[in-house]
Amino acid sequence: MNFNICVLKGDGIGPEIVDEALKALDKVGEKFGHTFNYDERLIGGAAIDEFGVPLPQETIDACKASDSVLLGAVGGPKWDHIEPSTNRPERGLLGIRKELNLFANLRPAKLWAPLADACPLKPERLGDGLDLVVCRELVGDVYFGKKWRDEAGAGHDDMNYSTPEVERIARVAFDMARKRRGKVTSIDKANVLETSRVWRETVQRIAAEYPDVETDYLYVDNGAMQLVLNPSQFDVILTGNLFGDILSDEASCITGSVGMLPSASLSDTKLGMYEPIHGSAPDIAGQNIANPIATILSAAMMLRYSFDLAEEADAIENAVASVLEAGHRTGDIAKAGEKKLTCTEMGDLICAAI
Ligand SMILES: NC(=O)C1=CN([C@@H]2O[C@H](COP(=O)(O)OP(=O)(O)OC[C@H]3O[C@@H](n4cnc5c(N)ncnc54)[C@H](O)[C@@H]3O)[C@@H](O)[C@H]2O)C=CC1
Ligand SMILES: CC(C)CC(=O)C(=O)O
Ligand SMILES: [Mg+2]
Repeated sequence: MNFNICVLKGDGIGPEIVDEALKALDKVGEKFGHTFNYDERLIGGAAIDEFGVPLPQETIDACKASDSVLLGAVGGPKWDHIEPSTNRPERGLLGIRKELNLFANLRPAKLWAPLADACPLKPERLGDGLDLVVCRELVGDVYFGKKWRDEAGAGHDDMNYSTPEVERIARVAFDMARKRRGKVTSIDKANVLETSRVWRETVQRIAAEYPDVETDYLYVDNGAMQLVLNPSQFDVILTGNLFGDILSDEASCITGSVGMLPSASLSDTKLGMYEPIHGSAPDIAGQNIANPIATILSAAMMLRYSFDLAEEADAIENAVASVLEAGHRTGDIAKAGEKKLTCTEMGDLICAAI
């Protein structure tokens, strides 16, 4: 089959890690008889440099015309001086999420068995290990509220959640829990925030439609603590945009590195955007040392969710497992004294294993 993928490499390590994911897709295409066509467009800082805006209309049009989008990461110190915040590279990413109505961000976090020694938690804390999905609402919350500075110079960010916004992401989480271990933990701050009170009331109502799914409610401060104290209690974490952003980075470090976590950003159509959860890592950009696994696994999620190619997605995930099993590591997941592969070498090994 033939698939058209819009490729947004972005900034910093974005181009390096996306190149490895494209190599993996090509390898899958070769093995299973598919053709992946790539339409590369600019977003973030790279788009500001070329077009003066972080999300050019031609990028939006190309994404909408594609079967799916693969994104690296955006941002970096080169653009940090830009005012107001609505013109920064990160607004390009938020903008494309909104344009494509990607309201459901799935961030699976699992500790791969060969990486047990890269996990910072004591083995007794891990219990049955870590295998959860953060189901994060992606186009609402404080990231998309009105932003302004008043005459006194104070900054304001409006935080909003409507009932329909919470309903649709809650259904995604409950449907997913049914296919997994049957548990949803909804994380909010309903003791303080009005948005969270709407969130919790709505989740409670939707939960009643899923009596077969166990539902738990935690305030986000406790949720953050439970994640490191007893991570195996979690199956699906259902949460808002801001809390999901933070909790997923926290979950990632239990797996050894933020460079291990992929994500799928989904709407109610087949057109999704697939991206590692991390940023553009300016501190290591241009050195060919970034871990490409999160992006390669994001490409596997694209095959699974947008193209219904489960066997092909399995081929990538099994290749990652076998490369880790054989002891190959990039710097972020290597032990002291262990050989550190370059980004390209890790990509080559995964392609060979496919
Ligand atoms: N999805 C996106 O495009 C995101 C963009 N950003 C932007 O990225 C820039 C840097 O943000 P930071 O807060 O530093 O977060 P970051 O996720 O880029 O980096 C945090 C730390 O993790 C390391 N890291 C990240 N990805 C890695 C990988 N694949 N392999 C090895 N190490 C990796 C970095 O070297 C750094 O030490 C900022 O401009 C920020 O706004 C941040 C988060 C998400
Ligand atoms: C622009 C940011 C909201 C990106 C980010 O940190 C994320 O989605 O994880
Ligand atoms: Mg983040």
